[in-house]
Amino acid sequence: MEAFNNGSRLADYEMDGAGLIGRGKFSVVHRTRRKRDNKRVALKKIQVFEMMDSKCRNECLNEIKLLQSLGHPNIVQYLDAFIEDNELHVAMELAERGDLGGLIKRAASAGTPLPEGHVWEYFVQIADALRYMHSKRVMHRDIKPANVFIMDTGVLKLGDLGLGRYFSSKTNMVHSTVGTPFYMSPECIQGSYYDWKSDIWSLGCLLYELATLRSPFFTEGLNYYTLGKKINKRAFEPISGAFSAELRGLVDHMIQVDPAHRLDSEAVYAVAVQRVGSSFSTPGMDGGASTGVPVPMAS
Ligand SMILES: Nc1ncnc2c1ncn2[C@@H]1O[C@H](COP(=O)(O)OP(=O)(O)OP(=O)(O)O)[C@@H](O)[C@H]1O
Repeated sequence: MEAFNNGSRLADYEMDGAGLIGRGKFSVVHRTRRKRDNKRVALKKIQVFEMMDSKCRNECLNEIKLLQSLGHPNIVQYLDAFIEDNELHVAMELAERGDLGGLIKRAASAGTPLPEGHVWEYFVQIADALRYMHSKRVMHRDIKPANVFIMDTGVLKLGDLGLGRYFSSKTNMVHSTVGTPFYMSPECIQGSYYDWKSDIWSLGCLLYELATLRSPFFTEGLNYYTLGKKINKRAFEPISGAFSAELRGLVDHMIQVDPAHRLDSEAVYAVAVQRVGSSFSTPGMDGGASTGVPVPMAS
């Protein structure tokens, strides 16, 4: 048992219903109840933990402690973490209504674009979460629709924070990057470095996808090399003129090849919150920037 362990055990949680929510490359997530207060939580088991060397394990555990200390209405809260059976278990707030990737996919297959007011209402919550993370000196490193979770209240929360790089390879390079290639910034594609502004590139891709229902650099048949070329040239289809100049302009100021030319997370949030306050606004649950619009249920 490592010092990190705060006494929690797997036995403190029981499966809720069918249990399994889904699997990732190195992880499996279950729907559980915490016995002491009957709270419904998502319990993520990370399977490759035992394959990491002790330095990497310690870095990872320290990062989890940092992530546990974050508290924001639009960030999936890490509740607990412990090691048992040589595997790492992380308990988090449970998102009952899936993720933004699913919502975008359903809108795309129905051929129904999201109204611009909804795009801003969704986006401002993610921008708020990211500016908070950056103010705490934490990078996300894997912003994408599938990592934005939908709570039963309709509030959106940014999840899957920053840990992926510990599990992406057994050779844990200091500057290793992970990310969905479609949202990867030019500097990451080139393998140079990960920067605060790399999160902004990905956030720009996410705003583009909310508006167009497709990723800016997606086309059929791309491989890593051809995708990289498109990204380096920022070769994407313009967003329809049906969307406001402000939305198109904000995307343009985030998807910039030179990180120095991208807005920072405070500036992005400032634009978004102004738009939510404008005539595009759809009433949120309680009128604040972090409340969310009612989100259609997954069918
Ligand atoms: N807090 C949560 N509440 C509800 N569902 C969650 C939560 N966290 C993750 N999930 C879901 O659990 C499944 C597995 O997630 P996980 O983070 O392990 O991998 P992934 O992100 O899907 O894949 P990858 O390993 O490629 O990053 C996904 O369907 C994800 O949406």
